Amino acid sequence: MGEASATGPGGASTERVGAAGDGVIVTRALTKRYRGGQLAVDGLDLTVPAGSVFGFLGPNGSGKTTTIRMLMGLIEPTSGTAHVLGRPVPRSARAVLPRVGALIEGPAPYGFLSGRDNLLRYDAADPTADPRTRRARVAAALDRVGLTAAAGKKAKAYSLGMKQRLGLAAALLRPRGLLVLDEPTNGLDPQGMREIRALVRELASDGTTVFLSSHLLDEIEQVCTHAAVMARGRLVVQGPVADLAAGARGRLVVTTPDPADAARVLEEQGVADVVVTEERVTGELPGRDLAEVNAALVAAGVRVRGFGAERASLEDAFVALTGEGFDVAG
Ligand SMILES: Nc1ncnc2c1ncn2[C@@H]1O[C@H](COP(=O)(O)OP(=O)(O)OP(=O)(O)O)[C@@H](O)[C@H]1O
Repeated sequence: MGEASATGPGGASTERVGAAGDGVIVTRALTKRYRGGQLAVDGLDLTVPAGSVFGFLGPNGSGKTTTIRMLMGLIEPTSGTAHVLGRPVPRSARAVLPRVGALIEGPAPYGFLSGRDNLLRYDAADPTADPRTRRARVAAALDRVGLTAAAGKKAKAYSLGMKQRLGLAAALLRPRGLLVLDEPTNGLDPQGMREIRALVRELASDGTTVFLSSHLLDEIEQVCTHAAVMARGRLVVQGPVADLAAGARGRLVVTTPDPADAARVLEEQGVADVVVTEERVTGELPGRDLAEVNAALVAAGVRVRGFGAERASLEDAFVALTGEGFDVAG
């Protein structure tokens, strides 16, 4: 897929629609160096397939927000290109952004207005929105995010999860080709997180492409079909989530009330990278028959309660690819 657009002589745009290929978001060598010299995004080549729920994963400070701000035309890249829904940004941001629903900063509804009145007001600020169908549009959006029953309550009485849903409802007031959600579950309690994740899955099930950033590996595994992993401004890997995790080997896991003995025996058996966490001892899967390793544990008097190979997680893939832990504290 070629570089996407060109400006003809005299500044006439010879932009080719769809030149960015099938991706809903496509970046090529996208780079942002801030004025202070910080290289926040370094040569990013991202392709977000149509219809995917795409997780944009990385520890704090890895460049996710900077990338999203470039995609939304909020800041200029230092170099490289970005296309959203087939159009170059920031150049065509005004044309493309009405088709993008975004939840970028935390939700900030007017607390003294009800959820419904917040949406009515928001819709009224859109000059292209037909006032005659406003109420129906707002009711449909409230219904979509499960806020119909609470629609008459003042937003200041909403939980953070409800405010987040209200933000999503605002993003859903008009048809969207793409939803961009920056850390949509940040600050929510486990119940709120579950609700937002279920909602994202539901939104995606009718074909809307969803691009969501997160620093939570398990969130990406639960919600996303595809993911890209960032570390220090660079893309580490991208692809279908199932393939990413499969690229890393699983680990041997032994559950036992005798972890110290188990760790010693595993090391004697040639198991590398043995890690003890309370009653769980894990290590790299050895290249030999696991039955022999298990027999050696039992022969040494280790009381084995659980023994097996655990499927590799995205976290294992990240560690294998970067040689670093996935430190969410950044
Ligand atoms: N306006 C700015 N000026 C200078 N440096 C910045 C600016 N914004 C971000 N940075 C730096 O760029 C790097 C990437 O930051 P960015 O916010 O994009 O990361 P992130 O992955 O979104 O992290 P977080 O989840 O904490 O927002 C960091 O080192 C950050 O300190």
